[in-house]
Amino acid sequence: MATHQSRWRNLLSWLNEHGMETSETSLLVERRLIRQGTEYYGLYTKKALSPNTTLFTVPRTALMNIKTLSSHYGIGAKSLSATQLISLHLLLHRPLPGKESLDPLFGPYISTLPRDFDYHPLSWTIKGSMGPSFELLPPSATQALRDLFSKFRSDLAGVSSYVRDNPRVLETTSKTCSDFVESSEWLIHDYLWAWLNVNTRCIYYQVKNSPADPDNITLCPILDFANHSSHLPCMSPPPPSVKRNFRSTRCLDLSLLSPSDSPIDADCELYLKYGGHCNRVLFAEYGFVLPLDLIPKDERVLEVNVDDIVETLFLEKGETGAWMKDVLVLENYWRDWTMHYASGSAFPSYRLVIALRLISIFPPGSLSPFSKDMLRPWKDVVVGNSDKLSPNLEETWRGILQCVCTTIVERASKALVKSEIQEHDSIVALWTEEKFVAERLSDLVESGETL
Ligand SMILES: C[S@@+](CC[C@H](N)C(=O)[O-])C[C@H]1O[C@@H](n2cnc3c(N)ncnc32)[C@H](O)[C@@H]1O
Repeated sequence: MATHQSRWRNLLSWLNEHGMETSETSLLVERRLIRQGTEYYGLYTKKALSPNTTLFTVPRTALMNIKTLSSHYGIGAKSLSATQLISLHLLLHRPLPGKESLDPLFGPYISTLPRDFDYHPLSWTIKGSMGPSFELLPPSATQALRDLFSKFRSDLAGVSSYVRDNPRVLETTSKTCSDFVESSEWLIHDYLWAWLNVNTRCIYYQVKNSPADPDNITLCPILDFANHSSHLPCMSPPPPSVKRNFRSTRCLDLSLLSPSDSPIDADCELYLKYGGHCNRVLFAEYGFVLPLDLIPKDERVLEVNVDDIVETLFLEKGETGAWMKDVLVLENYWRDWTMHYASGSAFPSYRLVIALRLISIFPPGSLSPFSKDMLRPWKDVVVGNSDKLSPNLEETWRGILQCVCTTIVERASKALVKSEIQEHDSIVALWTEEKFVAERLSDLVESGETL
């Protein structure tokens, strides 16, 4: 059976065949096991480096993305998103337990991927018999997992239907079309493995003309052993030297530089910043959290989603609430209401203020015949004709915001004293983040600060 070390060596030989310089002396980084007995690795420096040193350059042909996979899947694959195509490729070439991937294209790379994702909350959702009870989670985290689960199901549906229409892609595998029934346990579990590899390991990489195209993602060997940090010095790609024209330029090799702000010693972990994510997102998407006390206060980027609490406020307004919901849906302000903490201060999102301003205008009960007229000052704020509602109404929505904060603090405080929650550091971190943000915001409202 191949060991962790031989898989790493096989990966380096394969990258070398793609033209990458990987000799012992030329490669400045290596992966190291962080926790013995787990599959938890990180990327480490092999020697001291000055800022902005090029750490490695992975040839474009060794990247797994729609550019490098499409030609192997034929014209029908155009209907698949990048996530679907990459996860289909991993699914078809998943190594058997303890064995190597037999994929002639990316086998040595696929063999270095994590062998299971039992630590990930999406696995708890799908496999049912593992992980803590979902009742222990903040409602915002449960909703984030539900949303992730729907994306997973819809990607699985697209991939299964593609395979049934294009059985040729199964020729080099032991699978048949009849394995691609969406209710099949094999398919769900293997696709989960493939999909979580894509979701937790892909990085942004431009393959399409439009920089914002969601298909601009790739798996990248070596780089994908880098863990996330929100506040420590991180690696970064080199700045673009010339404006790229996608019609005339092919995709580029992928280089990474050491942190720009400080030199780095030998044997230090190299981090990437996956994005300015709050713990709810890190937990649902990547399966880990950053304990708040690790991050200095003024470097914390925190967020609470308050959709469930604010939706209840609309529900409580009866017929008027249902009408207000339609107004917000029409204006694209329904849900995704959040409170934040960044640069050492708390604030509500603009979307949340817009929703609370609307609630502040209308009393509960049946719809007033003057609703449209009453809506006008709110509309004026939405389109930018005025900054605020009347002083009275401004006071009213701040009062509602204060109540929302109180609800969050109370339910987080209750959750945090439960003994079952103490057993799960990640769940403690989720509730602690919600409580921290709501307390800071509540203090600001109470002291009359402008929000
Ligand atoms: C791109 S991979 C990083 C390499 C990964 N640790 C490995 O062993 O292959 C992303 C995954 O690493 C883990 N991870 C990344 N940053 C982390 C951190 N700061 N703390 C704990 N786990 C982290 C999470 O499981 C995440 O889904």
